[in-house]
Amino acid sequence: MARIKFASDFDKSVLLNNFENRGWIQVSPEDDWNFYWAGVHNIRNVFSVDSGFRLQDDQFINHFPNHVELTRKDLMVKNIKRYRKDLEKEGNPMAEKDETGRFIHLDFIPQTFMLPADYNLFVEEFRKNPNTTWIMKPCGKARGIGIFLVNKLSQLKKWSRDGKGNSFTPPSAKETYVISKYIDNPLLIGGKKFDLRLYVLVTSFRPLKAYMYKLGFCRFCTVKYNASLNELDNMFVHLTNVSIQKQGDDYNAIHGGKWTVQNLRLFLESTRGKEVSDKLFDDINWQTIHSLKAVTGVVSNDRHCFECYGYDIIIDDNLKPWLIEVNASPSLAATTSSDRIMKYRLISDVVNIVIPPGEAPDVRWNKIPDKENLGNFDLLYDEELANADQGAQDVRGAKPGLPNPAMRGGLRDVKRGSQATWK
Ligand SMILES: Nc1ncnc2c1ncn2[C@@H]1O[C@H](COP(=O)(O)OP(=O)(O)OP(=O)(O)O)[C@@H](O)[C@H]1O
Repeated sequence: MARIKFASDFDKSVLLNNFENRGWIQVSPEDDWNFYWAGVHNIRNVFSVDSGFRLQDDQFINHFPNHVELTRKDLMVKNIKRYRKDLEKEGNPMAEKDETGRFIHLDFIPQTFMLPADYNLFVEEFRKNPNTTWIMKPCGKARGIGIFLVNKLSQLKKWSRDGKGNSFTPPSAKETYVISKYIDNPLLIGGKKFDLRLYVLVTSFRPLKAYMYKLGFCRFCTVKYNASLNELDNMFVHLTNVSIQKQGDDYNAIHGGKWTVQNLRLFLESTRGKEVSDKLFDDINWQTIHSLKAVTGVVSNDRHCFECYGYDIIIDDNLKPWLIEVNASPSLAATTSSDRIMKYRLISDVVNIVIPPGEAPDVRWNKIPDKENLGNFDLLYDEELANADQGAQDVRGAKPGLPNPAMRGGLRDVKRGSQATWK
């Protein structure tokens, strides 16, 4: 077999060492590569009609062409809102609402408006609950840049005047913001706020096939949480981004303010019980699947692509998880040595799933490895298996599309089905 040629837009050791240790040789992105770990900015060039580039059967790349449908803050919200509406229209029980008009099962993103487009709708909502705090986030930025909290309309008006002229028009993509209800009752550990970073590998959107990584982690704020209005501007209290927390005096470079997901699980099992902890992680799996289903119709399902997303989740003090954001290019920088080991294994496990074991990349490979090649990934969702399972339920007389049987409960049914095929 000819040696595999890889290209990378990143000079990160967790990537380069991984590929070199496999005996692959590095080439430039302009050359004839088999495997390209591209930055999101380059993906457009690879797939643009003008580039005249046609990917071959032995070429793989780490982004879907229009991943932004999931990974840009405003588009993710738009797609999830549309998905819920579509389910509601078709009378799907998953779209059931409570007496206040809230989705019972699909209420997993904080209420969000686009600015400037939805400004009037936002004002209407704000006036209904004037004591609520909201978080403003620029759509085209990351690492906490440009984020601020507001609890008065005057702050928004000031922001609009200072930065954007004297009205909410005309928007350019770069100046678009989302404003989301601030989760002001986060679950605290040791008095500190944290969020979860989970990795989700998608190898196909149609049919949907996704894997959840077991080695996610929690990112803690360095200072204790304080919901008082005096602290509204203190980003060390409110934003869990490592890039922000690193700048604080209390940042600990040894553990990097991080806990593994297993630690969180153990903590919850001992403080709240196993059932509660299992339910939380089942809920996270469930909302992850629905966030992906919300974009299956809009993402171009190119066979040469896979994508390893970074999911950011906040858990509130009722142990309800909220999906905050999906990152297309989760950081591969290592802040601690255990971080480096984990990220190295992550990349290795991704490669083992997307490339047939011991062979060259091949788009005809169905990306269903043996169980031993899943590494630290668990199958999260396989649409074909779920449909087969749903069929079985229909035969048993269950209502099609009922909220949870095949999915809530940690996909136990779906997994059972898939394990059968791993044998
Ligand atoms: N609705 C919310 N309620 C509470 N906290 C929030 C909310 N939205 C965001 N945050 C906090 O702000 C941080 C930054 O938000 P977000 O991840 O959306 O922005 P970002 O700048 O794109 O960050 P990233 O670098 O992860 O892409 C989150 O990690 C979280 O701690």
